[in-house]
Amino acid sequence: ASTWANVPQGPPAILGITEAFKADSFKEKINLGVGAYRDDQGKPYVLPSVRTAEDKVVSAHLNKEYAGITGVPEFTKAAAVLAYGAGSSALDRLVITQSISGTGALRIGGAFLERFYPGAKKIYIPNPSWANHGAVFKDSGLAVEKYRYYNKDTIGLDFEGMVADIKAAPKNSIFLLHACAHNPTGIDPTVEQWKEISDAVKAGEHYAFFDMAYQGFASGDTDKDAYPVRLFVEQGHNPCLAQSFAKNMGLYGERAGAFSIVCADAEEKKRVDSQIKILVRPLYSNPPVHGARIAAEILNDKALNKQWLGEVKGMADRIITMRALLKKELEGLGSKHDWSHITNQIGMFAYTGLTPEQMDKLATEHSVYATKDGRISVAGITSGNVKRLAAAIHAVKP
Ligand SMILES: Cc1ncc(COP(=O)(O)O)c(CN[C@](O)(C(=O)O)[C@@H](O)C(=O)O)c1O
Repeated sequence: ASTWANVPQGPPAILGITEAFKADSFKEKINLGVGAYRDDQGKPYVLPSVRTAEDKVVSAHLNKEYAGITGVPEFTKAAAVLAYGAGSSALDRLVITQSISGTGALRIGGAFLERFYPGAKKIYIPNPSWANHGAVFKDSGLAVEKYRYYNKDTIGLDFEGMVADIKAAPKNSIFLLHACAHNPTGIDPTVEQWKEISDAVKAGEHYAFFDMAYQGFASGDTDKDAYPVRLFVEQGHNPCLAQSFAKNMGLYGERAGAFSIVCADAEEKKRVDSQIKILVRPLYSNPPVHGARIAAEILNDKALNKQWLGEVKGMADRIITMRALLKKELEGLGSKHDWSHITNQIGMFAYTGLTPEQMDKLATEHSVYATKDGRISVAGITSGNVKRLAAAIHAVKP
């Protein structure tokens, strides 16, 4: 028999939506599947600050030598300040390594926890969570369990359920927390709720693993979006963090990210840093430099940083405007449903509350494509397609 005769056929990945979208010849078709920003013409957006930074990097004629195992230091140092804040007590006891974007950061974190976490090699992720979280942690060798997060009746946060599950978990459990712009629901805890979540995590002596894939992209303010991470550090947790620059810098394909661990002190940092290097070296040895150099330019140059923050806010604002427009159009069509969750939610995604059957109808009868869980990427909505989208949603959910 052939070598791979035993390899089974796997299910199509999320990108199945994009295939169906591409196969549709209807010229007004709408793709609300993949989580990538689009401008009001529905086109991918390369931030002008990224273009400028890239021109500076290219004209510097740098060499193409290997980066160190933990990547471009100008990038990781600045990424740490962006996440934890310039005055954070975490900065001088922080281990940070560049990663293959956010996914790579989550994977390094999963692998490190599997190798060294003193408690159960199990991670609790929200229900629902990013479609890839389960696989990243399972492939890291961790058991994956869920904590309550979404209340489908209110299309809101199941805060009571979440806190109850945190309190009920065995001591020293690992909890994955979305720092902002929860994927897929777009529902984030309030500041007050984050304080109670921190208390519950502390009461259980649990370990917090933050995934921050949308810093700045959620509210338009990078400090505001990092609030939960900074609160946890202030409250005495020593969390770890996966950062992605895919969305907030539009560096999707450049794969710029970082993984960091807040340690107890400088001595612990030395030991942990040495083991992070030992873990990363056989994984991919060292990371790609181009995206990190662009991000470093933006984060370290005052003027570019200011321009970038304006552009991130611009993306966040367009998303917020499209949310309001979609809700207004639905109400204008006489929809009797309460669509306030569309404007209450934040970040790239809106959790519509539509059923898989209704999502199927959106695709087959209205050429509107999105994942079956009812998640739509608000970035795919434009002032040109919002009316048709509202009509399609109203048709499948009168
Ligand atoms: C919560 C979360 N964490 C991490 C990542 C990884 O991001 P990257 O490795 O590119 O830095 C994503 C991206 N998720 C998507 O936007 C999405 O849900 O559509 C999409 O890019 C994806 O890969 O699925 C995410 O939504």
